[in-house]
Amino acid sequence: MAETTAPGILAGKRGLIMGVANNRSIAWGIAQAARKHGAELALTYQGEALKKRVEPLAKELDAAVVGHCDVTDGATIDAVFDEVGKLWGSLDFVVHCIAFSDKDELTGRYVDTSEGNFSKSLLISCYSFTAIAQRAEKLMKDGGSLLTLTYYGAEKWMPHYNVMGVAKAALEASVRYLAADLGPQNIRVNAISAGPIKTLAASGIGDFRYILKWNEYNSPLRRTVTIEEVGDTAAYLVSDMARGMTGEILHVDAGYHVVGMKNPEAPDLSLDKD
Ligand SMILES: NC(=O)c1ccc[n+]([C@@H]2O[C@H](COP(=O)([O-])OP(=O)(O)OC[C@H]3O[C@@H](n4cnc5c(N)ncnc54)[C@H](O)[C@@H]3O)[C@@H](O)[C@H]2O)c1
Repeated sequence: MAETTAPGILAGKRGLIMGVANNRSIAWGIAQAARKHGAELALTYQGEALKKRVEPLAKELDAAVVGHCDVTDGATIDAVFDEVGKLWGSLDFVVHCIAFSDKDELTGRYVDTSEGNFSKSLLISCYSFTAIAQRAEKLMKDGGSLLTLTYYGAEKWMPHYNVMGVAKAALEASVRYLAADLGPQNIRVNAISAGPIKTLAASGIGDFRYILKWNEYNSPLRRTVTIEEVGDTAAYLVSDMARGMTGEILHVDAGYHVVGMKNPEAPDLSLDKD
């Protein structure tokens, strides 16, 4: 019988992962999985404080650190892509795990959103993916793959998600528009809609522990998901295994998005304040 060799599904691929803040970040779960499946990686960081966290993590994966990127400053996005160009000359995939909203507006009512925070949240959480696609396209001469992270709050009302729900809905629409624009160059554009996971960004959302418990009791798999699970799906989506997929929003949420009503067997939950 012929011996099977199993090179990783990302062997020979080079990818830029944006949005690692610490070892609980979804971007870190994706970086670990991409490396495990054979990719060569580069990471960015946002500001000096995160640089200190990202550098040792990058080392664990033999990944390059290609600099500071604050997506509100286009020059820093240019600098990062210049660095990637110098390092590799081309790029196979980019993973965008970046979102922000003022914590004070991730509680209470959406109707009270301020104009300033609306603009800032949409700029960082939605437009940045398009800004990154513009730069990535130039390095993806032989095609490539762009991936972003979204949440079910884009599709349905979720408590306290507020302006982030609106930003994620716009992000999901931009996945479709970018997929159509970049498809002819064989650049695929997809998103993962992840279930709730306790990360730095998530800790800014009001009553997050309640949301986690609710998902655990009511999702078909009766649990929440991990950054490793999101990571494995991301590795698949940016690999040639998913070469026929673009414009897709794939749910990695233990099935929660198919549920229409509380599981009758789930205990009643009371608000447990953080
Ligand atoms: N944690 C969840 O429950 C969950 C669920 C679904 C989707 N997501 C999405 O996953 C992505 C990653 O978030 P996470 O939960 O891993 O949290 P995280 O706090 O670990 O990551 C958020 C990242 O966004 C970066 N960021 C924020 N503003 C930025 C800016 N101006 N310029 C550059 N980078 C900036 C931060 O530096 C950080 O690395 C986000 O898009 C988030 O909305 C999270």
